[in-house]
Amino acid sequence: YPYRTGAIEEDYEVGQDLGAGQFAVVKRVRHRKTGKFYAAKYIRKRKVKTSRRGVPQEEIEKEIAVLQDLDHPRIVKLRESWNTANEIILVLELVSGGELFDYLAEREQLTENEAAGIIKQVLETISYMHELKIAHFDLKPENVMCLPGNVPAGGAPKIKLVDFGLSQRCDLGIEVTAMHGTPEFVAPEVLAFEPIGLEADLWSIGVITYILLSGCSPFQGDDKAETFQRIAQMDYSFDDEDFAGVSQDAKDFIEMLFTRNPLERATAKDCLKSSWIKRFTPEGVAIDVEAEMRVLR
Ligand SMILES: Cc1ccnnc1
Repeated sequence: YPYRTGAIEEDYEVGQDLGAGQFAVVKRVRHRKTGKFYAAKYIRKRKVKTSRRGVPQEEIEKEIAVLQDLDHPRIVKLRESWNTANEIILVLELVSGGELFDYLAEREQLTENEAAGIIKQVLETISYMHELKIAHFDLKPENVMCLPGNVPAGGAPKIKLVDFGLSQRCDLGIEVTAMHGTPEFVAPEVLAFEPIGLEADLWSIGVITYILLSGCSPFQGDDKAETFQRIAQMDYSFDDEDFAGVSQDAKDFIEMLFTRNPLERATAKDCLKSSWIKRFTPEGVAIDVEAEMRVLR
């Protein structure tokens, strides 16, 4: 793979941290010649097979290969990669509006129109990836970045997917790997070590939708083990308080995704045809305060 070698500082001015994961740090960098900003993802290389630190080089190269195969407006583009002594650095398109995770934190929960606007973009992106038989396998609010710029009242921010570190090609339709997604978002078939495939992404989208609408995580337990147990048992509910005012359409949409059997679970294309997604309006909904007040009385 044609890595750049030498010091990235030769070509880029290294700025502030944008985020950090288990074995990666993302920093904002500025290309000296053009003045353009990018996101540099520094991934620690695993030197020794038995070590637990860092990522094996061939796994990093899988992420690079997937990013090179993908060309979509809602997926961050890879500009180049550097190979240094301890790290591989991916120079990625910069998405500077922050994580969806933080967008949600500021708002506690979103209106249905905002949530549907975000989920619709995620579904369009995943639908494109699934046509190429590529699964993301780590969908969560931290991996959905918002573009800067004002959001039309009641509408949704434009988003891009980042972090393809766990993504896999699933040509055979099944890919049995002892995978490590993020507990809260992992599909039951992953926990049962059953063959996993593209459908696992749709389960995760169900979890994200549940969180956007209620501000609560459907399967989260006090620890990893409890979370896994609740997922395996499909132990979730739409708490009246958390889901006050949330439409039946929205709950039906989530239930379509929380289907235990991956082969019966809705696909991204099915979801895009659902009434909950179809009624999303980009310009937001003019809120009839009087009508809202009648509901709350
Ligand atoms: C964190 C991040 C990753 C990729 N692009 N922008 C920001």
